[in-house]
Parts: sequence; C-alpha cells; structure tokens
Amino acid sequence: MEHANTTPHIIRLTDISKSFVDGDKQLPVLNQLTLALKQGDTVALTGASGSGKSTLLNIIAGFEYPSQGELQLIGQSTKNWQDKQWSQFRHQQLGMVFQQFNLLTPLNVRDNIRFSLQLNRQKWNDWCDHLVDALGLASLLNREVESLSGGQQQRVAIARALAHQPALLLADEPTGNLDYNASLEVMSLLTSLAKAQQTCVLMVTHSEECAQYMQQRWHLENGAINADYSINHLSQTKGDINHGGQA
Ligand SMILES: Nc1ncnc2c1ncn2[C@@H]1O[C@H](COP(=O)(O)OP(=O)(O)OP(=O)(O)O)[C@@H](O)[C@H]1O
Repeated sequence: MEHANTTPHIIRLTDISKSFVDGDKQLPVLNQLTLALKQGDTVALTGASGSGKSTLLNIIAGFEYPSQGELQLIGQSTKNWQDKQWSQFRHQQLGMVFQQFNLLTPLNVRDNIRFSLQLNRQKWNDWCDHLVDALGLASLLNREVESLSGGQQQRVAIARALAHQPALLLADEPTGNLDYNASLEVMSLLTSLAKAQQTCVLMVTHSEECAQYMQQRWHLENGAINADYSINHLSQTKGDINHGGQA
C-alpha cells in the first residue's frame, strides 16, 4: 500500500518479459524489464530499431499482453483486467500521439479534439480553450484536418491526446514526420502542456534534440532499460534529475 505522502505510480512494470512467436521459434523482445513512473515524470525512450520500444508502449496501452511479469497502471494491477477495464483506462487516463498523427478524417479540428471528450461524456471546457490557444489552433477549428500541414496536424493530435486531461501520455516518435523547426515547436508545446497538468509522459524518439525536452532518458537494450545511458537532462525542463523512476 502506498504511504499517504507518496505519489502513486502511474506506471509500474515488474519483471516484464515479452516474446513473439516467429515460425517455430520464440523471439524474445523484453527481458524481465522493470520500471516505474510517477505523476509529472517525463521520459524519452531511445533504443535501436527493433529493440522493443513500440512493444513496450503497446503493452502499457493494453494492445499487447506481456508473456510474463506484472503491469500496474494508476496504482492498480492489470492482471485481471477485461476489455471493459482496458477501455476505461484508455478513454480516461491515457492520451496517445503517433508519428502518423492518426487524426480522424474527414472531421474538422474541433471534432477531432472533441472526440476524446465524448468518450468520457465530457463537454468542451476551459482547458480545451487553453489547449487550442496554446497550440495555435484557434483559427483552424473549422478546418478539415487533412488540409493542414504536418506540424499543424501534430498540434491537433496533441490537443486531442490531452483534452480529457489524462494521467499518462504515450508518444511514439511524435516528431518523426516533422521538419527540425516544427519538431522543436511541437516538443516545446507538448512539454509545457504536460507540465501544466503534471501529466506523465513516456516518449519514444530517435531524436537527440527531442529527447532533451524530457527530464529523464531511458535506453532500451537487450530487452531491459538502461537509465544511465545518457545523463543529458535539460535544465530548462526542470533540472530535477530523478533516477528514482527505476523501481
Ligand atoms: N506482432 C508481432 N509479431 C511478431 N513480431 C513482432 C510483433 N511486433 C513486434 N515484433 C518484433 O519485435 C521486435 C521489436 O519490435 P518493436 O516494433 O517493438 O521495435 P522498435 O524498437 O519500436 O523498433 P523501431 O524503432 O524500428 O520502430 C522486432 O523484432 C519486431 O519484428
């Protein structure tokens, strides 16, 4: 049981292993991986292609199941979660941003942002107005998302991911389709908005510049996390180096 003064973990993975079946062989991807993140923690996850970064995000989102180990989300064990509990977690607690934006077409900007509110029976509120202003979307609300630039589409995706004020944001190479300047702008907006709500962020990236917007750097190697891979935290994010994220 958590002590009253400690913040509960948003994510806690203990000895998680994951293998895929490849013909008649097993392909081990994650190997007794242990990690923990609390409210407000922000982490850049790096690792070679095929090291298992997306697999790890998919396990946390409930799209893949671990072969072994324990996954706790928002202080609860997911061991006995059925589809209903996973849906509730995804609708209420989780925001996701992808490299390909994954916006809903042919909807406009406003309806894309509304989508995550509707899943939670919430109405447009002051936080949505703030998101729209901060992300420079106010004049684009009636535009169909397909007509927007890549940087604009990713800003809509961030607004949609944060509109329902999730506890956790998972981002899989959110700047992978953007040019250098748009990448830095998106990272700056994402980190300041996440900070405003103390949202926990786990972001996969191949970009050194983008990784530096996060408080911590974790490197996935041989199926496990190496948190000492690079002590390269940006002082402008908070300057608060915390390896306590490792359980
Ligand atoms: N559903 C699946 N079935 C079989 N093998 C899979 C499946 N999903 C992933 N893999 C394999 O697991 C390994 C890890 O894949 P994953 O996509 O997690 O890596 P990644 O680190 O995200 O790679 P990248 O940086 O290239 O996106 C790869 O060898 C991949 O082929």
